Amino acid sequence: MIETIHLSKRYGSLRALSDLNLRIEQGKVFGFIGPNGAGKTTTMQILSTLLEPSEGQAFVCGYDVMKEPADVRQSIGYMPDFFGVYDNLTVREYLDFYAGAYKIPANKRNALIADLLELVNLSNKVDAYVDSLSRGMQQRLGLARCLVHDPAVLILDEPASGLDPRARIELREILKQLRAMGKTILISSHILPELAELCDEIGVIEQGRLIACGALDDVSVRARGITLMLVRTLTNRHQAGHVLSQCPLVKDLEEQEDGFRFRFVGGEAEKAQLLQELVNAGATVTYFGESSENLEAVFLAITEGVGG
Ligand SMILES: Nc1ncnc2c1ncn2[C@@H]1O[C@H](COP(=O)(O)OP(=O)(O)OP(=O)(O)O)[C@@H](O)[C@H]1O
Repeated sequence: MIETIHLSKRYGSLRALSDLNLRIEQGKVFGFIGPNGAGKTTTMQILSTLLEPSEGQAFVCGYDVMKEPADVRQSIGYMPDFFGVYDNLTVREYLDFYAGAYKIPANKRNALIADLLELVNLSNKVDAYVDSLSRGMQQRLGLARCLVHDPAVLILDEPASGLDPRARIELREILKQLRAMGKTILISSHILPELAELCDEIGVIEQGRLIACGALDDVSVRARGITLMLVRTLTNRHQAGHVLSQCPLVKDLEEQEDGFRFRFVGGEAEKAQLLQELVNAGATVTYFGESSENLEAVFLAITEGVGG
């Protein structure tokens, strides 16, 4: 559905993108992760036909971005990381304008706009002025705008940036619906956990190079040795501490108020064994699993040392 072959982009002497090879199958949600300046926007702009690559090729829905840009544009909905909304337009007028740009017949637009607003939970804002909407609502409206021509592919550049936690959750729920509708989605973020739940695959990009790519678990395994674990006990905490401190696979053990944190360098079987030992020692374990910081740690471990 999306494919890049040896894609590169130079801005003068700066290599913003180097030899990027990506393949995203139909119906997949692909998370593009990397710090600021890594090359995510550059890639997305090339795929959206807004920027020409210096070398290599890119295809969307089988169309070549350089040779068949009109077909590519018809196939994608692109949401840039920053987009302006026009003043003095209501939500309805805004979407009607874009529907017109995509040549949707006037007699079909009202029903289309109603459907789109329902999808992005903005039905009650149809007559509100777009510049009066909150940032989260504007992002959802931007998503609705991307969908007016029912594209097969969505390219979303940091859609969650600047949103508060509730707005992020709302956005994520809508993206899940779009995934269920069979859309292929390329979504970028510099925060891995934000994408983890949503994505079938991730690609980690740093300084214009793809440094890890695949299912999240596979990418995490490659960064093995950095599973951050958390263990909580109700009673007999001391026994738990003893077992953990004696286990050679437990590294950097720290006792904190809410439990024990450590890096676990073994596999799943060893993990199960450790839990068994904790229980055998009389610790009443209430939580045994990855710590919520694990995904951040994976990301840091993958990107560590790149270009350093
Ligand atoms: N028009 C331009 N002219 C010169 N350099 C540019 C231009 N656009 C981007 N760059 C540079 O190319 C590199 C990649 O930028 P890009 O915007 O693709 O990164 P990004 O991963 O999207 O980062 P961000 O999260 O900050 O948007 C950066 O070093 C950036 O400064």
